Amino acid sequence: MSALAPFGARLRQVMDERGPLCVGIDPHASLLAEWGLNDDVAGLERFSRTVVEAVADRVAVLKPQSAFFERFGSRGVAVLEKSVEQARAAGALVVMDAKRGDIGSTMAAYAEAFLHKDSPLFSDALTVSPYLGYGSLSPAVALARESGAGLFVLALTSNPEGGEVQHAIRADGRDVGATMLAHLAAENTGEEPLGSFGAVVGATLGDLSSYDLDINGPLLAPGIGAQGATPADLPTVFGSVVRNVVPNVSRGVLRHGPDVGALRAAAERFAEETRAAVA
Ligand SMILES: O=C(O)c1cc(=O)[nH]c(=O)n1[C@@H]1O[C@H](COP(=O)(O)O)[C@@H](O)[C@H]1O
Repeated sequence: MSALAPFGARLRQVMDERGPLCVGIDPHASLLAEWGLNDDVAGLERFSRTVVEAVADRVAVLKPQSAFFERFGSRGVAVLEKSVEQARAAGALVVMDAKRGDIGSTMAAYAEAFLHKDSPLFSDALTVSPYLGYGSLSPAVALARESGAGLFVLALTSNPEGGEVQHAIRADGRDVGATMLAHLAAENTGEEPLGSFGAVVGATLGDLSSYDLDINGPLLAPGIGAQGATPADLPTVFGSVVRNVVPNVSRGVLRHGPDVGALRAAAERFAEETRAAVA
């Protein structure tokens, strides 16, 4: 594989060309059933291939949720590998949603699995959890830089339980979520047009003006659709950095399958609404 330009630069370009939408590939058992598919590897393969076929040539980012593939063991992971390859071949960037986080030396192995350019699961970016300490992520930061990949670090997550950790106040008076944002801002210093080290910040969180979201990096914003947020909420939540937001919709699009045209139309509606909201 030839050397890739930095993830942040590649992301900015595809967002400018296609709009910022990220569609999640989340093959819930309930969605397989709604699509008339069996809850088995063949159903998983069909689901994932259909989503890729419907949207990978038109949205900026696809985000497969690894758990739904791991559920089927090695054959599910093989489907995941294929989906990543097909989505990238169609011009979408792939954010692998595996939310990895471990002590430094083991984190290095997770980084090899998803961010080494020769790995079968190589993805343009990976979601990671910093809750073993931000510094535990440093092997992933280093390998991402080397490979032209990126990270999305869980900072202020969309789920209501997240606050008990992320809003905890540290000795310096800042909360934990703000501290993660500050680490990312440092990582992205001087990068143009956009750094490669992003934060996950839920679109469900309302006014976040007390946080400095200006990390010179992308902000992955899940929560639109099934979790209740809408594209119109984005300017309120993200204020002046709304142009750096990558809004994710999973079930809100996926529930329109299995018809390719209906999936595509749903994604295009969200794409249009998000493009308008961030303009
Ligand atoms: O990292 C994520 O992607 C993520 C972080 C977060 O704070 N909240 C969140 O919902 N997600 C993921 O985003 C997707 C949201 O799916 P829907 O609620 O179906 O749109 C799921 O794959 C979640 O695992």
